[in-house]
Amino acid sequence: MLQVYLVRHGETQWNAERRIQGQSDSPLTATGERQAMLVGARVRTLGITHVISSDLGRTRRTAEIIADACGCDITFDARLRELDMGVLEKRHIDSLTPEEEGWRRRLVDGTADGRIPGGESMRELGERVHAALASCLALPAGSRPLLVSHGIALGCLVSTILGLPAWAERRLRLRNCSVSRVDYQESLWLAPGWVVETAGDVSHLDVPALDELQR
Ligand SMILES: O=C(O)[C@H](O)COP(=O)(O)O
Repeated sequence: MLQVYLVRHGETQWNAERRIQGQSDSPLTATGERQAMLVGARVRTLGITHVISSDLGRTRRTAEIIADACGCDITFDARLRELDMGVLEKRHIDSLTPEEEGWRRRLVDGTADGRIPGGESMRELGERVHAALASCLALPAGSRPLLVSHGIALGCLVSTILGLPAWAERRLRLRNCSVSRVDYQESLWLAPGWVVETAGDVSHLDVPALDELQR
């Protein structure tokens, strides 16, 4: 059974400042670097064979630390990037006007095709992250990949595997450097397909991993 580990990147400067990142980028904080080191130590004995990362800077840096711990190469896949949040990227989440807040709400209120101007819909995000996950099925037998991605991207992936709508990602707390795992189950008795083994485990972190909204 193929096991795929899913790791959100370490805390960034804009996570700490409550600014919207999307496909814009900011560097890991010292806490984020420490979280990445701790998640590397957590996964290094799991037999990871491939580290596959979103190509944004914060995931690249996290993936480098994990790949170093696991002794693997990294490949980059733009399909693992965070949701494109268009004109709201780089903005402080507490600074949105009512109109801007309305655009953001359309992403999280169950409107699959809602989008921030210039950005991407949850439906589009779901299609690309599922395509990236499906490509793990083509890896050689015995592979155990680890994907490094983002909060909404991974939340959308896990929610939709569970049969929930993409916006149910809001109901999952995937903190920085949390570990989730999905398996491809081929049992004739159980429904074949992806199954969620673990979501959002942070038991390996000894530094705070606060959700952006809890800061
Ligand atoms: O700010 C964002 O884009 C998201 O809410 C969180 O994205 P991240 O997982 O890339 O920090």
